[in-house]
Amino acid sequence: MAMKTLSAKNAAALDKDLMSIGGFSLDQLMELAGLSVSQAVYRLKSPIGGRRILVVCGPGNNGGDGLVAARHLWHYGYKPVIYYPKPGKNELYGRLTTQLKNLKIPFTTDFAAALKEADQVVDAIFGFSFSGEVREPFSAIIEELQNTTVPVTSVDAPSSWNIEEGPPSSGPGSSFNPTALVSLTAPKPLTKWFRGRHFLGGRFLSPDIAHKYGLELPDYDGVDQIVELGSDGKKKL
Ligand SMILES: NC(=O)C1=CN([C@@H]2O[C@H](COP(=O)(O)OP(=O)(O)OC[C@H]3O[C@@H](n4cnc5c(N)ncnc54)[C@H](O)[C@@H]3O)[C@@H](O)[C@H]2O)[C@H](O)CC1
Ligand SMILES: [K+]
Repeated sequence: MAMKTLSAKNAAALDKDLMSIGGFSLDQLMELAGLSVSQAVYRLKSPIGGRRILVVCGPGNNGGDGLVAARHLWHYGYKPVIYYPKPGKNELYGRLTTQLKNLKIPFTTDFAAALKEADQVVDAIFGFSFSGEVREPFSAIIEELQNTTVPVTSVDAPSSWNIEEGPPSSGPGSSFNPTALVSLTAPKPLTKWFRGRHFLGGRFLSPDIAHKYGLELPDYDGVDQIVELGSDGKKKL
């Protein structure tokens, strides 16, 4: 039986539960989410295989996960470059940005040039709160991501995809199928349309919250913050 997925509405409710009854702060959850993404990138290609990583960040918490991932990737020996055209207003994003600037990680305004130089891309534009059609400046970016041959790892959702219904039927994102996806907490319904390497991350779920949402998630190994899933949604052996 395929793994039960988490609708956009339940993903937001579960997030709230983690921060109320679960006792977590947003900083903690984002740190673990970003750490998971960094481990997936490392699993796909070590810094020896390709050092230059373009991290594209959106205005919400999905973008925050990208900022955290970039910091960990720098510590692993990668050379991240950040494209963050609509920085989030929250002070948390400000602190994450300061942490990256202190490591002299560059922020670029020239997406096309940065993409040409990149060995890999992290798509941290939109996650489970995305809805409707992509608005500028991100529609042009999604067009470039769907046409590039550079491998793309998407955080929680391929940006532009509807969380329940998958890729849009036309326009930006309609032929976007990233190389890898890191589903956070639990896979969302859109994973039905995803064909690349699939990881689960966000190793912070307690058994009681998992039970509340009917989630039966695979075990993580050792100190891993990710577990790779097969097309049946089960742990890949
Ligand atoms: N428990 C967990 O799994 C955790 C997951 N995390 C990550 O948080 C995101 C969800 O974050 P949220 O802030 O709710 O929203 P998004 O980042 O998905 O996007 C909101 C952002 O995007 C804008 N927007 C929405 N639709 C459009 C559109 N059509 N065009 C342009 N812009 C759009 C909206 O205005 C907002 O600004 C989840 O997926 C995980 O990645 C947490 O980090 C930790 C816990
Ligand atoms: K994303």
